[in-house]
Amino acid sequence: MLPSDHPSIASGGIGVLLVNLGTPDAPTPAAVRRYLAEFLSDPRVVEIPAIAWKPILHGIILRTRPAKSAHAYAQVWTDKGSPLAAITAGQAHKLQERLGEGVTVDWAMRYGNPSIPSKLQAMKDGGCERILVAPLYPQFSAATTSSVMDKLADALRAMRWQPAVRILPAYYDDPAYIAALEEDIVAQVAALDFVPEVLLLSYHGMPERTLHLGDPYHCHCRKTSRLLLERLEARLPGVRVETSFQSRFGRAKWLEPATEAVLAAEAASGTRRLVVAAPGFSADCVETLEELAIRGREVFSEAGGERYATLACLNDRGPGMAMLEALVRRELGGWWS
Ligand SMILES: C=CC1=C(C)c2cc3[nH]c(cc4nc(cc5[nH]c(cc1n2)c(C)c5CCC(=O)O)C(CCC(=O)O)=C4C)c(C)c3C=C
Ligand SMILES: [Fe+2]
Ligand SMILES: [Fe+2]
Repeated sequence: MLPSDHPSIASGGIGVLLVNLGTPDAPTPAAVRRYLAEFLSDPRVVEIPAIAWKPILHGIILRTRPAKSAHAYAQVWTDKGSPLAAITAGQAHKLQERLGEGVTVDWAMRYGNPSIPSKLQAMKDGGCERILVAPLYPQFSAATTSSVMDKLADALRAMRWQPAVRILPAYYDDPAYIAALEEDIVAQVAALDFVPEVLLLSYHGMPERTLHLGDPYHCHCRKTSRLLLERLEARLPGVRVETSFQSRFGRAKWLEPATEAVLAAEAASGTRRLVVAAPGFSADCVETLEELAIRGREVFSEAGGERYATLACLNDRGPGMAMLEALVRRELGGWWS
């Protein structure tokens, strides 16, 4: 039977495009410079008028940061390339296996490669007339989710015969997401060789100003933490759960408390055993593997902490994939079942 004759499959192919932030092509200053130039030129990411920002970006940031960041990337690089790209590719591959024929699953990056326009065109050329774009950001923010929408709109603007498009909404409070985090965190904590006193939930930071401008990101993070805390109270009795924001960039005030400050303050006030999870990251990346796992450990132990561990993100393991499958199947409703 042709797909178009099948009662549960709409005419034309269906595509699912997973999108994450992006990453350099290599852990070298030149590749990191190219990546940062694109990333930090996005007005959704740095909300400073271009006339003021461009001289700072090109005169200072792109002269100094690439070497420093390349060093961080080099410490976490894998034989499959950047962790973020390798894990996102794994997620697409496993989602394809879970959904089976009838849906084409692929992945793209907002900055760098593979780009959103190239993958959108490839899906269209491959016969997909309906495409679900899934930004893998559980918490909505203009710097991430809206930026994916901007890039998608740019790509569609350049197409004559456009596919129909749906977007996966932010899923910060979705029961499937909270359940996946609960299961994954409990299993990873049980496998540690120590019992933590504190579980720190560290989210990527944002300039505090964006909260006052109406960005829901901060509230979404807080709600994820609250829902998770409600579940973890029974599963990890006696473990205190705290929330913080990492990866501060630039001189402006960012969301607080800062992860580094919390790690130092916890150790200074007597916490000896601490574990960090990063529920806002769908995949491990330089921010979790270098900033949390390497530098975070140094901060905690230098302030007197004794046992420290970072938990893996949901990545492409069972609980995270079951969640992605559930969210995507729900969003495809009516197109495919
Ligand atoms: C103005 C600066 C930045 C804002 C705002 C910002 C928001 C933001 N970022 C993520 C997720 C990721 N960020 C990653 C790396 C990264 N982020 C910034 C700056 C801002 N992020 C920089 C300069 C970098 C590059 C690394 C560095 O030089 O420190 C990554 C990892 C990418 C990788 O290749 O591994 C992720 C993921 C979110 C979710 C967010 C706002 C909510
Ligand atoms: Fe970032
Ligand atoms: Fe960082």
